[in-house]
Amino acid sequence: MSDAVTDPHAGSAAEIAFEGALRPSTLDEFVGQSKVRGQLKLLLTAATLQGRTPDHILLAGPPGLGKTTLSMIVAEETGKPLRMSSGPAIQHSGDLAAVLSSLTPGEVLFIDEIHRMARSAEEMLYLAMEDFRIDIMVGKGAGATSVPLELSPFTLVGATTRSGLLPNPLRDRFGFTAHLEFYATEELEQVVARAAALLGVDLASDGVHEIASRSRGTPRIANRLLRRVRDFALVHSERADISAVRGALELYDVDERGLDRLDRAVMETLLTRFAGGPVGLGTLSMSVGEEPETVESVVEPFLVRAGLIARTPRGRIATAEAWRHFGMAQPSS
Ligand SMILES: Nc1ncnc2c1ncn2[C@@H]1O[C@H](COP(=O)(O)OP(=O)(O)OP(=O)(O)O)[C@@H](O)[C@H]1O
Repeated sequence: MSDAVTDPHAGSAAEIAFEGALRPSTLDEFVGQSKVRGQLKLLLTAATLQGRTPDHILLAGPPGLGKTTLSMIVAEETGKPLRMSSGPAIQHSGDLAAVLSSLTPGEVLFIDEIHRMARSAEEMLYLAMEDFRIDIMVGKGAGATSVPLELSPFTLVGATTRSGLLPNPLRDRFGFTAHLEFYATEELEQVVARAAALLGVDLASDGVHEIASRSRGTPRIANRLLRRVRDFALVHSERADISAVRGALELYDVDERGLDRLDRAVMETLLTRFAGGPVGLGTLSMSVGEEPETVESVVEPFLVRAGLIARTPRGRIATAEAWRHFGMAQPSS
């Protein structure tokens, strides 16, 4: 659900609606992230047994790994309504006060991109998370007074692609932080097979594997690629077999390791313009015409995980594997 600044894979309204249709609605249906699933299950079950609202939950990790989906599952599993908001939509403490004061008992409040919330709202949130109370300022200047307002108990689910940007006092107020990891190919195979069944796409296991292995470890991308394959098969009146899968992936510029256009632009710039680095994030981002935040939170985590770049104190460097993957000779240092 991030905006386009941080996720170039976020897609159109139609794609977002399509995504909604494929969201698992229970923890048991949620594929992979077994550790996080187990931790969440314990937290939610313990809260239910004690008849209280579950602790606040922070979900950290790159876009498209299931943070929004998990927030919906928390609401579903606790049987409470879900209120959705986002950091960029909370630019003043008043924006947050309006949301908090209208929550019903036990409601789950999801704040996506929570690191982008205004500082004044962050401070209001500390008290709200801890004591279910906020202080509202009434009046201006010397005559201003603060009036306490009791809130209904709620569970905050915060999502962030940049947990390092969260101030410590905010991070400390979450009872549980889940770090979502990129998915293994076998897990993405389950995501693709499930989505294909839901969409009525007849996809054999080699096609499932091909899509899964080229999806940047990300369910959102796996589902998107499946949709492109379905389109490709439809337009070419073919079955959604391995040749349709390869045809669609080639058309959409996804290479055999799942690198897309922006990943390749970053890698090729690092290899050719900067001789493999080290180069700073700002310079690299500017050279490919992208926001540093997008490169840092969307592109880089995958390239690091794929073993193509490494972060060093002096900047980003290309690995030997990167030179090999792009078929270039590594300059001798
Ligand atoms: N573990 C999973 N099992 C099955 N499908 C998943 C899983 N995780 C994510 N998906 C699917 O991937 C898509 C993207 O997930 P979601 O919107 O929850 O990601 P996100 O981490 O919130 O992304 P963002 O940070 O951009 O908001 C959804 O269609 C969802 O159904």
